[in-house]
Amino acid sequence: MADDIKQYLFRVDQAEKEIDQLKAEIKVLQDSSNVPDVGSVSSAVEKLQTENAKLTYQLNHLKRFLQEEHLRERSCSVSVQCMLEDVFRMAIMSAFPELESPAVMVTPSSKMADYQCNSAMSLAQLIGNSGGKKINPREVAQAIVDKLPETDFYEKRASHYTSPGYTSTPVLPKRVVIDFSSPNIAKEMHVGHLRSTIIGESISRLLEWVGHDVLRINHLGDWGTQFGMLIAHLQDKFPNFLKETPPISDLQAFYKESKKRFDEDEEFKKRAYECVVKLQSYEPVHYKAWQMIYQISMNEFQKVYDRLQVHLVDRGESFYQERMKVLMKELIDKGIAEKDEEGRIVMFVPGYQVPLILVKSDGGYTYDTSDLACIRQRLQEEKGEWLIYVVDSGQSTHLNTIYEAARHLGWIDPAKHRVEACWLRSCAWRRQLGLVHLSTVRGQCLKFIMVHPPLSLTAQSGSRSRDVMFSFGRCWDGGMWKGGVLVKTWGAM
Ligand SMILES: NC(=[NH2+])NCCC[C@H](N)C(=O)O
Repeated sequence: MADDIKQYLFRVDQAEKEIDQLKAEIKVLQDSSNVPDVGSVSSAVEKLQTENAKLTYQLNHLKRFLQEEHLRERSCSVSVQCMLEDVFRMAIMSAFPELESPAVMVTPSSKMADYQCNSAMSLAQLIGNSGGKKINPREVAQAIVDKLPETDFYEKRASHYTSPGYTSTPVLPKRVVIDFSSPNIAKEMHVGHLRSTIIGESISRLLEWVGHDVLRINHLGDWGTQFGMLIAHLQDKFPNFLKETPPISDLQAFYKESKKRFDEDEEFKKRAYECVVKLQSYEPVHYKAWQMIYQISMNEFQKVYDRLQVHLVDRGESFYQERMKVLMKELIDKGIAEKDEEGRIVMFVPGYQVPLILVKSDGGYTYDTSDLACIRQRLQEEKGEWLIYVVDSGQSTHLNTIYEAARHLGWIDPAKHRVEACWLRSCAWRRQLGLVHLSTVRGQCLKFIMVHPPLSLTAQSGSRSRDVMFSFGRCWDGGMWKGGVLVKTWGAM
């Protein structure tokens, strides 16, 4: 028993000593101005203090970084929400100048809009409480909406269907018809078409992403005079073509052969013209020949589309044949299109000196005719509200005349339709690439097309593409190829 008591007393004594020691440590810790002497606190506490100092430093560093990041984000307006907050702040301040720093609340919206401003309710209360005249949230919302600047980027309205006080900014989905890629049958798809394909597809994906309904159209050149000479040449070279599919893998060479005959042989030329007329009236043998040529080209184009994962609705000039007939009858009946002294049927468009040539003297339709029928189809049948053409700027006069004609004919309603082109600048591009020149200088088009080092399309043999790259010695941005980049790029191909 006595031993036990001794034992307890000893332990109490120990505990009291420990308590004193801890009390002293606590005192040191509580007194922040007191720099602890080494040894006055336990090494564990010392460690914790160092750790704490480090963490505090890191925390401050992170806070500063976050602040800078936030400022940077606002200054370059990468966030739609931030941008809208600024727009709403200006509108609120201008609608209620008496309020000092009003609260602006913009949030993504779930219904009928992409974003909404929720400030109307609290502003109405604020105005009421600060002794101003009573105003209900809906009136506040309308007052804000009235002050929002007009822009194409949003549709504004004070909401009548969500809870009162909401001001919605919906991005209303539009029916977009976009024309891109659009190469020509029996010719090579060249770098200009590739560029249109990539840019057109990028625009389409962006528009789809913000909620528009996008129809991608491949306006193939598939109905011109050249088909007359191609068909005539096909009949001569492969008389058995209806029974046996002709082995034309190189359509480009076949095209050149027929063009040579067309230019040199009057008899052949006459036959070629007859073939066009027969094709355009859907005479079965001629139509079958056309389908064959069409398919050979499409198989080649498809390789490019597969590689880029682009899916277009193929709707070439031939699609508009019947519509061109109907349109021409209408324009002639209404006296809008007239015969000129050369026997062609033309249409003058206000503001443009050169008329649209709609029917040639031999009775054939033209690029103008198909585009005029086409724009009408996109507006009236497709119900396109936003038409976009991604084409080479070399076509600007042609397409601008078509747009103006469509306005003049009353097909475009400026309040409802948006029609525009994304002009691709041909000259600068050619100079940068050199490759387009090569195709014209040597009279043939390269199957291998180089646009940007990481993005290459191949069909040409590797050594040929390397030679081309060396001979031009130019990079996509106009700079010289650096050895490493060249070899790497060529290797990747
Ligand atoms: N609707 C249009 N005209 N689109 C552009 C067509 C481009 C034409 N096929 C070309 O290669 O030059």
